[in-house]
Amino acid sequence: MKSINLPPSPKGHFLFGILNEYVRDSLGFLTQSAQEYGDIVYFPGIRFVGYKAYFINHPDYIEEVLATKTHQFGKFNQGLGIIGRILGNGIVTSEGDFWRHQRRLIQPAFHRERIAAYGEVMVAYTNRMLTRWQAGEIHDVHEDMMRLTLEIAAKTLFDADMADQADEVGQALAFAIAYFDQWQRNPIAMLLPENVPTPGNLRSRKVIQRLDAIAYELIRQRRETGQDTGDLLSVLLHTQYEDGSPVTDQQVRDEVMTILLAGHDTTALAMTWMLYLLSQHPEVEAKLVTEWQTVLNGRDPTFADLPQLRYTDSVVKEAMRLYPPVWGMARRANTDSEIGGYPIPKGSVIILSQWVMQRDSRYFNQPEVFNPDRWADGLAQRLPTYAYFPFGGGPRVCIGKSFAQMEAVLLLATMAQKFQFTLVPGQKVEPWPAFTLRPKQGIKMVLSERSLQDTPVLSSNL
Ligand code: HEM
Repeated sequence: MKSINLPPSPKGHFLFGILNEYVRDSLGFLTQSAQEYGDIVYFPGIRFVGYKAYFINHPDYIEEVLATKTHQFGKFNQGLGIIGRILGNGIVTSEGDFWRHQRRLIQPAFHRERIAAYGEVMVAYTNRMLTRWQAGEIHDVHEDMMRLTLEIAAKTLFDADMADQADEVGQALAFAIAYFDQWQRNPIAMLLPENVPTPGNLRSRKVIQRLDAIAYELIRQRRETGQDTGDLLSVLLHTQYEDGSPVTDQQVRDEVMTILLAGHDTTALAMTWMLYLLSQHPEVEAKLVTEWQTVLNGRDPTFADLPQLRYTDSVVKEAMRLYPPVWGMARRANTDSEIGGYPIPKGSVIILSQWVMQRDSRYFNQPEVFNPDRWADGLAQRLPTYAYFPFGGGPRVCIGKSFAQMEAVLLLATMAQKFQFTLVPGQKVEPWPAFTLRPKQGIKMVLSERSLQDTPVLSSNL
């Protein structure tokens, strides 16, 4: 067999490669591999069935893979299991000309002027949630944020009020993510065809059927009215391909599901981790309150306030640095290629991790410390672009990046002007790197009403 020049590598098990270590503690294992072996690491996979996998930890290499050599590196969609069936052939998983067409079609829904109008819905829906909240209650804020961001994505993009279905969709997606995680960590389950009637496969089928029914009902209702309301659902339903054929209901379903999943789970997690970090950092919270008193003076935030809410924006950035909702990504080498002087054979998998890169001390001083002020003096401009990439990059950069950044600022300023969040004593907080970075035991908080007048205004450099 021809041997190739491999980057440094952990030894791995003779049969299972690095699988056990990866499964036991993915974040710890990746962090340690980067520290021990450097900017490019080879991971021996499962013998005979595993892919050749390369883990890259340098912003320049990440830029090559995501942005400059995109013809050489495509999406890696294998092993998505139940998540793949939810996403179908939507914009997250599709490739080539078809993906380009769908991206062009969907992009206008995320243009600046459209996003400005979504701001009002975001604040109104948050207030609707707050009217149900009472001081003294204990809430799992992850659950609350999942529900809220789902309702916001459905209303803004598909003009649908999902208040009645949000719990059901939320539970279905929560099951899918937990099941995916279990399945992905079990090579035997992964080798079993999905039509084998195991309890997990049967439940998955039911979950997908329910999600399909909800999406198809949304499509049916809109087709029935025949209205073109100008939202993304209308755009999808009224489009024709170049040969004159309409977009099929199945394709509309795939895009609707993809955008609902990609658009609400990630933002909910960004909010959840941010609320957790604030509960641990009263000094940051006090500075936020000062900014809100100065800029908003007790009223709700709007799109027009965003340029003034600079510290709030830094808090969002810093929370996503430490707890990136998308904690890692993978690409596949479409051709023989090269990274950092090492040959990368066609078919190899390239792994990149926001969790590891964004905690790298070469780019972030005291990387483990939550310090929003690090962003105050133009750090974002000084950093290599791919030292901080919570939204990915290159042509497949998150289509909802501006939507999500605005949503995070508006939701935080709306909620935390009215309520304060205190972590329930004894609550364990553990990041769980499933499909996205989740709090393993949820984040339970005691709510208390905030009176802005009572909060001392810090003399700060805001
Ligand atoms: C904090 C919130 C969010 C984070 C951290 C995030 C992160 C990401 C990342 C890392 C990617 C790139 C994946 C890859 O290249 O493999 C991505 C893609 C995508 N995101 Fe987001 N996202 C967020 C919010 C949203 C929102 C609000 C929407 C829509 C409403 C959205 C829709 C999408 C879509 C459709 C793609 C696929 C784009 C393509 O492949 O062309 N995301 N997101």
